[in-house]
Amino acid sequence: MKRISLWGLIVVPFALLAILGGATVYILSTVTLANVSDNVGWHYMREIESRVYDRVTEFMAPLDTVVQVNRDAISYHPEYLDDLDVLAGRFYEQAVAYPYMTFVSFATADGRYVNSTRDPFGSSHHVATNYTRGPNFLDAFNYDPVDFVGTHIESEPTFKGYDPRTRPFYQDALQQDGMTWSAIEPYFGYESLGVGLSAPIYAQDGTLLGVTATSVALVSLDKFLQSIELVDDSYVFLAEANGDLIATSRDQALFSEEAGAMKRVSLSTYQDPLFQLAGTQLAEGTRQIEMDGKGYLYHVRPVPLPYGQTWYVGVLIPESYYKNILSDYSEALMWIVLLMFLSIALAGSFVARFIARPILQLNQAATSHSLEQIRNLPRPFSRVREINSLGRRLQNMAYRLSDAMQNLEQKVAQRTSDLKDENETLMEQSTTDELTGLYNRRGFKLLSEQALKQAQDQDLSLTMVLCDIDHFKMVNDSLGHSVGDQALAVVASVLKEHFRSEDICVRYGGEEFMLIIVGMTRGDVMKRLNLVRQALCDHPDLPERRITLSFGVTHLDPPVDTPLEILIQEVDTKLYRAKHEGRDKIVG
Ligand SMILES: Nc1nc2c(ncn2[C@@H]2O[C@H](COP(=O)(O)OP(=O)(O)OP(=O)(O)O)[C@@H](O)[C@H]2O)c(=O)[nH]1
Repeated sequence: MKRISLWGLIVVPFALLAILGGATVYILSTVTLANVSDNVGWHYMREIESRVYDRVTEFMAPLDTVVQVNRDAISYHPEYLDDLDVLAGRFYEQAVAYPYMTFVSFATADGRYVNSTRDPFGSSHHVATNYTRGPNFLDAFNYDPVDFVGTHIESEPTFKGYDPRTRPFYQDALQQDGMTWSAIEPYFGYESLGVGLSAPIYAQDGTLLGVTATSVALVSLDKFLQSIELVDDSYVFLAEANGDLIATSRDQALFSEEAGAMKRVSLSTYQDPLFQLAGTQLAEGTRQIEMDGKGYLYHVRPVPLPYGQTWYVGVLIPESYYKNILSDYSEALMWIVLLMFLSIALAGSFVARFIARPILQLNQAATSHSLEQIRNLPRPFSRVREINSLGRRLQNMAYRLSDAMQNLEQKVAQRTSDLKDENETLMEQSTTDELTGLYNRRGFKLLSEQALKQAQDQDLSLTMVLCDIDHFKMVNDSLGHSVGDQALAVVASVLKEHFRSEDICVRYGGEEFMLIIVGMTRGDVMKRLNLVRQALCDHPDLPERRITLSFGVTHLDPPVDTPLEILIQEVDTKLYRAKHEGRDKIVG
């Protein structure tokens, strides 16, 4: 199984998490922001456009209703024409309910005229003008709901020879023979455009009774568009299909007088080139347009009115508006991502600090194989309980192991020392003859080679002496074996006494002794051997029988290239000669 390092286990997931998190946020944000940037502008325009759309629809709806109601009422009740004051009261009620409906009127087929007029700018006085006195005669009266017709308005001009049937609303309605929109025009001397809807009225038998018309000043639509709070450099307008403006968010005149004739302001003739550009693309939909290097989002929505009339709402917003929103989002997002990375890094460093670092320290101490290092680990190891406990246990183990090792070392040292002593004893025992305390044959083997080598290396003389107790069998036989043993011990001690401590004295066989002497003259050796012979003669521990020795001596100075076997053979031969020549002799 593949092993994973702790560092890898911590760093890799956190690094992956950071990369994954960052990438996810980045991708999501890019996609989201791209959508946001597209949608923010679009939604903003839609909201503005919807408000205008609703307002226009709501504003225009009563015209159709009022015209229809009046048409149907008069059609079913032609007797109303007998007393136009009744209609004046009816029109007044209709106009009161709808402040912007400034004219509700009716012209009879025989040229009489009645209307209810209201100041479209909301002046407190409203005027009901009735031209009920007869055809071709206009007369104005203040309307009084109680008396229907109030006092005569002296300030209003009276027009003789006025025939309402010559007016466009009358003529157009008859020509169309149905609901007819008037052209949008300056409104009866007011600083406003106005529009009207008229319809011919027939009695149930098909007789033409007259034409009813209802018109409205469009100033309130213009004011409504100007009242909308738009972001900088944004515009909204209401226009006819031909580009003639009905209302705009700009406080500017929508018509002018040129050479005595009223002239409408159109998108194509507007002083702002942006409006001119918008006028060239007055079709339903959303598009991006550019003016003087500045981008705009441009949205157009048709507002369908009854009887084939269509107006258009146009909204223009600068790209900088939603790009700014986008940059705000981006900045917020950047902070979120940064915060996320910081959080991950913080979490990683906490894990590393509280988990990884102490574990790595413990691991390092453990792998160092140094109990000292484990013992010296700082306490507490970690704030994490389990890791701290692990560290304490490891340290306690190190202490115990340390003690155990110390004991073990002491025991091993003691045991080694004992073994050495035992070894030395064994060696001594194995190389020493028990009876005499001299070296035995094994000791001889070990030491003789060393002595020969020493002499050869140091260019010293080497003397080998082999001696044998004469007629020793007889000693044993006559005096007993224990006396024989005693004699052997005496000979050994005498030999030792007369030679130096570094000289090698060996019990070579039953009653045979060997001496190896390095660095001593032949004369000195002989002298000492003779003293040995003398000492044995006079020895107090051997009273009952005189002990003599026969000697074979070889002296080499130095013993160059002479093998030990040859030397042994030589002294053996010489000893043999000493025995045959009568014993108690030195043959050298
Ligand atoms: N008491 C005793 N006697 C031993 C010991 N080792 C060998 N002997 C005896 O030494 C004697 C040696 O006898 P031999 O080899 O015949 O030689 P010898 O009697 O000394 O005669 P020569 O050497 O020819 O002078 C034997 O009787 C052995 O039993 C020992 O450790 N103690």
